[in-house]
Amino acid sequence: MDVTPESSGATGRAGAAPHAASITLEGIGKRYPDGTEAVRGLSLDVGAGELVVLIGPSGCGKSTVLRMINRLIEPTAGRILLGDEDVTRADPVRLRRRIGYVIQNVGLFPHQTVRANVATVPRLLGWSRDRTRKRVDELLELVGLDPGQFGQRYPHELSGGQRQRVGVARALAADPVVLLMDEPFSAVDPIVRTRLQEEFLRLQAEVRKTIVLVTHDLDEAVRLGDRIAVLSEGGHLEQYAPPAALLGSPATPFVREFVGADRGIRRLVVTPVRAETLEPVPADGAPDAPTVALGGSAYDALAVMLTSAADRVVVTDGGRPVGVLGRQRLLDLGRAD
Ligand SMILES: Nc1ncnc2c1ncn2[C@@H]1O[C@H](COP(=O)(O)OP(=O)(O)OP(=O)(O)O)[C@@H](O)[C@H]1O
Repeated sequence: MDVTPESSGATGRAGAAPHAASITLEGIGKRYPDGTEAVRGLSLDVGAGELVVLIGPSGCGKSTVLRMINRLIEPTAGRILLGDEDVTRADPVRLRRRIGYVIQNVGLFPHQTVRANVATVPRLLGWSRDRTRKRVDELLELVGLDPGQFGQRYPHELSGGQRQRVGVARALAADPVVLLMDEPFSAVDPIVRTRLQEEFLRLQAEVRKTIVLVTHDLDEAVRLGDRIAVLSEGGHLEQYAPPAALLGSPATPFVREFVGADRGIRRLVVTPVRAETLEPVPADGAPDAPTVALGGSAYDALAVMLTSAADRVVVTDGGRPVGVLGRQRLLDLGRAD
């Protein structure tokens, strides 16, 4: 049976080394038989345990790039490495067992229970019933679904958000070294979406997989990405940078336009309130000013300021006031370099 060393670990064990592999794309390209060059010579490194978001206008080649990584689409140029291993010509079926894949409408098997869906890859890998059952329980709990309550349900008996969680559990089932996600949160309403994104970040902090996620939504990219790759037509890499750097210093006119005029606000979301930006607390302690915690986002500080119609906030660390942040200084944090 095909039980690779990669599939034998358990996700999220306390103290265990993260089980993830870096991805290196070396000049990959895809030319379809009709001559369409969807991707031309893209090179990109994703570190082990890093969450990278691919974003760009419709048709720029995001999904093609993603599907070349698990070889659902065969590249016509370049090389793909997982860790040090060249997988460009590896057996695609075996490769896909090492790579979790989550798509927009989750793609659960409608006539199988939640348990059976999550057990798909362990079953293919020939795991014992007992090991599979334990793993499925562990995964459902990890994504916040009680196995007793949800395990025997069918996909149509779940909400959109619950289905999405089952999709993530299924993708993580055999402890993949890489997780690919194509618009994973776009089929649910905005409120559920924000909650799923938060849950997903908590999950990622625990499992620390190498994740490549495709989205249309810049706010999602900024919220989730360790780095964001902005692509233009033909999979051309316009900029590859952490969210704050991308919003603060767009590298090209294309990126500047893509991130839009409200990038100052978006930048505040990813800028923490730091001690060095503060002014001293005045002698009277500024009793009229609302408080925010040191390390919180500048965006939250702005929201507090606006809702209490204040022009400054007192910043506290462990409840102790450590400085004052005025409105002008706060707005300067959102300004481009
Ligand atoms: N089988 C195919 N044959 C020919 N061209 C294709 C094929 N599949 C995709 N393309 C083209 O390749 C380009 C990239 O498609 P892709 O789906 O990767 O874009 P995308 O950035 O993911 O788009 P979207 O955001 O709209 O999902 C598009 O111009 C598309 O029309």
